[in-house]
Amino acid sequence: MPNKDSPLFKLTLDLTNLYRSCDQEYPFTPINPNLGKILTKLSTGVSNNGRDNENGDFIFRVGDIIAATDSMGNLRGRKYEVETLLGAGSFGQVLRCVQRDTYQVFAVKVIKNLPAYTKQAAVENRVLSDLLVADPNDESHMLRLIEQFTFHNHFCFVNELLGLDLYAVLKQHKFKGFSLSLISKIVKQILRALCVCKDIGLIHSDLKPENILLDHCLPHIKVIDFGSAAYEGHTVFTYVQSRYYRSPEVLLQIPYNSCIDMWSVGCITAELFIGHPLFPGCTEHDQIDRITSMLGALPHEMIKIGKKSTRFYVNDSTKPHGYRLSTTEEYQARTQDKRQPRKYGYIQPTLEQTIEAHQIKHSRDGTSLLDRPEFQIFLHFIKSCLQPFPDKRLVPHQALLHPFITGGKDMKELKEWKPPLYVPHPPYTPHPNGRQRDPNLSSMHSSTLTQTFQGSERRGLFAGALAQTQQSHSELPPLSLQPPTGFSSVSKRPQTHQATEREEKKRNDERREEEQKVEEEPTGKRRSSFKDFFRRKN
Ligand SMILES: Nc1ncnc2c1ncn2[C@@H]1O[C@H](COP(=O)(O)OP(=O)(O)OP(=O)(O)O)[C@@H](O)[C@H]1O
Repeated sequence: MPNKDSPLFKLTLDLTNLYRSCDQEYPFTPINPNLGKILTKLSTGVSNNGRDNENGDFIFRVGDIIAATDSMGNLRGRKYEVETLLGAGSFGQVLRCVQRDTYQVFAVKVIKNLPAYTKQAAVENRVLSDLLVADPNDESHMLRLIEQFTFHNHFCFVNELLGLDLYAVLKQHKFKGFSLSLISKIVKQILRALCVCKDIGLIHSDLKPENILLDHCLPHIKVIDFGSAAYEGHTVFTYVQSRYYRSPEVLLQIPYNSCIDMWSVGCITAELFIGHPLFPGCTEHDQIDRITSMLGALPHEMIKIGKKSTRFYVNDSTKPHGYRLSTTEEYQARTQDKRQPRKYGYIQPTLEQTIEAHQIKHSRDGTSLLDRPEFQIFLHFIKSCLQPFPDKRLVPHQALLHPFITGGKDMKELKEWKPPLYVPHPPYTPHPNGRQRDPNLSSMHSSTLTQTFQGSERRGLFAGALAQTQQSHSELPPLSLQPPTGFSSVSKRPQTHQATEREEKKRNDERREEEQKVEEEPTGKRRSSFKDFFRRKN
């Protein structure tokens, strides 16, 4: 975050306020040549008195005013003038708006006017409000909520305005990836955000480069999009996380906790170096295939209790546990999912080789530096996050003390490093009306912000989660890898909110995959991403 008192900040980002502090009457109202231009993709009004399109999105034009509306539709409270569209996601639209009185700019997220989305927005609201309490001084690199209200039946969040997402930044760098020191700084901030989440028992559930936005400039970042977030023990959806960043327990459908976010951190850390996703699976089967090819088979205990294991594994008496991962052909025959996995040149059989190949490609003299301590520390960090068994993954508080994050430089330090004992906080119970919090929470939080680590041994971690797993083990029927009857492909599932979300995530994944394809084709013309399409247009 740049110094807000510096001349650079005052004369650039804060110029409007500077002028106004010199002259209160200064009429700083730049003429917008796009005034009246439609920003929403489908612009035919079909509901909500012609205000909403068929997707339930409000049809916005440049210059529209967003504000709280009363039952008569009159505007109340602070008014936000629409400047441009920043992004359109599965839950609605995000608009860059200028506040009429102060001329400050904000990102206003306007949720679709559909019951399921409004319900999920209430969860997002609770999460963002909880985060404000948990992090009153804005130290945890998480998006700040300014206010929320309802505008013509659309739930709106006024958030601080951030910059490009990390995927867009990687793209600007031609997918060459970042240096280890820059990655360390970025990941440290993500971990700080996850520490606060962990302290209040929150699972982000959709960590990916697109949901990490620049806070003015690199390396400053903030984590956004709590639209899929849930509290531990209160998880509603079994289908969470974008596929490339999806953890084994979610893939297999095992009860999950905040450890799923650390899996995503491992994937993101590797991606920031190699410039491309580490596990770019085109289907969930392909995703598991890629994970197991690189990291080894998933633990038998997990496969045994996974509700979806029978989709991906088939009986095979020649194997130690009597089953194996099905081949692509077997999976396709069972699911009618004909998407064909692709080979990506940048991915090598092992994590070490993938990192090494990228490092050699971008070195001046083509020598491998993999033996260097900094690379060994980097690899160790990624592997500590990409532990298939959730309980073995680092928790964010431990990860913050890993030599990769603390700037360790020698092998001795790495060899001697053990994750410090993490003492979990009592489980957080979300308040039924969603506005108040556990009165003990602030003290719990402040104790963790000072990082209360005791001893150096790692014992008793997630005793609760483990007990849950062990209990599920004992209740388990013997493993039967027969495909369940009536097994249906994704497209046949009912169109619930979850299904819509799933479709959207699928579309996002496919969009990235398409781009990946273009990036890999030397002569191919680059296709724009969905988000870029809107950015360019506006
Ligand atoms: N505070 C912000 N500042 C700047 N841009 C933002 C901000 N919040 C969101 N955006 C932009 O809007 C896009 C969509 O926002 P967000 O991820 O919160 O919505 P979503 O509907 O949950 O999206 P998705 O379906 O991709 O998960 C982001 O990818 C980002 O480009």
